[in-house]
Amino acid sequence: MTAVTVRVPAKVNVQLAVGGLRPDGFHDLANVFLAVGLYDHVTATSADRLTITAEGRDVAGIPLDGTNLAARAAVALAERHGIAPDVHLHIAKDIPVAGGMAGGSADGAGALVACDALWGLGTPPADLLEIAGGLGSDVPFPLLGGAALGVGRGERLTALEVGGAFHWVFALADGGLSTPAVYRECDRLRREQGTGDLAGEVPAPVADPALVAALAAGDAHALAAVLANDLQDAALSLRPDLARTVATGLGAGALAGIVSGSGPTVAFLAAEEEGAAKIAAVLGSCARVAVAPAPGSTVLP
Ligand SMILES: C[C@](O)(CO)[C@H](O)COP(=O)(O)OP(=O)(O)OC[C@H]1O[C@@H](n2ccc(N)nc2=O)[C@H](O)[C@@H]1O
Ligand SMILES: Nc1ncnc2c1ncn2[C@@H]1O[C@H](COP(=O)(O)OP(=O)(O)OP(=O)(O)O)[C@@H](O)[C@H]1O
Repeated sequence: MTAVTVRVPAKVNVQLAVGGLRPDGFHDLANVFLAVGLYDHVTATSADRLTITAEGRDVAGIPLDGTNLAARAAVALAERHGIAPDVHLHIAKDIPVAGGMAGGSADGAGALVACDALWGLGTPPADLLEIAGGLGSDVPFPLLGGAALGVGRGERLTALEVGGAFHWVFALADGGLSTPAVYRECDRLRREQGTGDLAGEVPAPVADPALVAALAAGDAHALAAVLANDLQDAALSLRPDLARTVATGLGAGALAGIVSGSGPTVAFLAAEEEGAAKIAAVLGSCARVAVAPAPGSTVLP
């Protein structure tokens, strides 16, 4: 085989419960991921050294050196097998960059699967998940797709049942938000509110049983009622203009609107396909419609 292309999905966090700041600089999470049908494609081609190229929306914002998550994934997989990471990686990007939809993490997951197939390694899925967790908290989930609860930093996954299709509209924002900056702002707001921000001061995050049940039932109205993101206030504090976007989507008939992960993308849940189309029309050119659940990283024929 000389080239392998893998399709990888974006995510929205339907619940993101954030615990206190840990001594290692991370936060314990109860992170309910849902994969949505917006995709990047990662192609791995035989080469005599590691190189990387990218095309598509916002690619000026991503590094084309060894710090790219796809390149780091190729190196980590090669190290695990004691081989050289000689590969050309090409990323065709459709997932917004620095938008809170884990685009870089998806590319990391895609590169793991593409290199594993190109190099004929047959790495067990559990090992791929472990390598992915070492690359970043969001990297394991796009391997699985569907829906999953992530605990620890968000990297330890348990798959969740999804009983039907959910119709989403994503309002993409100009510019990105830095994930560490949003977590820092969350801690700052907690200190300002006097609740404390450290692990031990903040209640341990837990998955909401009503949210897990709404996913399993495929019930958009029930899911809309319990969507929750503990990073939302922090993202709105750094980007106050997002409040207007939320209001516009709700005014257009969305069942609920929520900042996606660390933002600044805002995710709207619609009752059905027609409702999503109407919300997208009102939001205008920043809107992208997508259906969930989407499958995880898939090698294309
Ligand atoms: C906001 C989310 O996208 C929700 O899924 C993720 O929690 C972010 O995951 P990610 O981008 O893969 O983040 P990582 O690369 O693991 O960590 C980047 C930085 O985000 C912060 N971070 C991340 C995950 C976590 N559980 N606690 C944190 O405080 C830390 O400052 C960390 O240094
Ligand atoms: N393959 C990649 N694609 C996009 N960004 C990458 C990639 N590799 C490294 N990065 C870096 O990661 C940063 C975050 O990009 P990304 O698109 O993953 O953000 P995000 O969707 O907000 O992430 P998350 O939702 O996981 O917090 C970018 O600013 C970029 O510098």
